[in-house]
Amino acid sequence: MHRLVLLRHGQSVWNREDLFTGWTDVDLTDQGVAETRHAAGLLRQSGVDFDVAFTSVLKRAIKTLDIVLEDMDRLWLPVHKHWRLNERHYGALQGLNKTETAARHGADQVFVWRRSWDVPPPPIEPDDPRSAVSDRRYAGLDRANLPRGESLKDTTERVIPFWREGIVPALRLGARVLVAAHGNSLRGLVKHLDNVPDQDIPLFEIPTSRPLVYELDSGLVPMRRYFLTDDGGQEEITWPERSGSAAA
Ligand SMILES: O=C(O)[C@@H](CO)OP(=O)(O)O
Repeated sequence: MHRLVLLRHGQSVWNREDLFTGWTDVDLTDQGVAETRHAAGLLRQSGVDFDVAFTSVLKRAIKTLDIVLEDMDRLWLPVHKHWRLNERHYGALQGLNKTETAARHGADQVFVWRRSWDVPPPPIEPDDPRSAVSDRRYAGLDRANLPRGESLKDTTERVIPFWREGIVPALRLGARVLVAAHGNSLRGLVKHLDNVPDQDIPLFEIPTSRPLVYELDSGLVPMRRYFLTDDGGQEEITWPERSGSAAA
């Protein structure tokens, strides 16, 4: 059996302030740190251990991972950071207040931007100071391919190559893997792992700092998946019956 744990970062400053965040590199709040320490305790308590970890290039996920590794006395583990695990790029919405945007554009439109499968947000202009174009951490990327605003489908499509080329090889070697990332990049992974229909995955909520444990068979097909709950229990996730399941 292969084990994989997916962990959304703890509450960020912009989660607390109800702002569209995306690729904006905001920090954790004190509550985000505390809930991440709690998650580390749950992982320790449940006997889960890791051999390698993956995260994005955004500090809310990196710090979440560091807190977990520190609390588990595993700061020495190899950690791989990759932009493909970043949050969905929220385009021109980044930095706007979600409630105010709903008041301006309508709740239905904001729901489509936030929870549709393939509708991207309005794009950010390359000369916008919020754009990733001048951010040194993306200097190695072809500027033309830098996201200017992604749908969940776009995010999923750029996460999967990293799953295949970065994470799957580690799992196949027998490593126990921790992925600390973001609500929408993790939705993309869950969709791929469990072959979740397009219309269902946007509504799958992954709470901040709530470990999501996958038990995979030798073909990396999920056998079980569950959240670790606050009382140290397991909350099974079941999807409606469908034919076929996505393997690696
Ligand atoms: O703002 C964001 O980047 C994300 C995650 O916080 O928000 P949403 O839940 O709308 O996808």
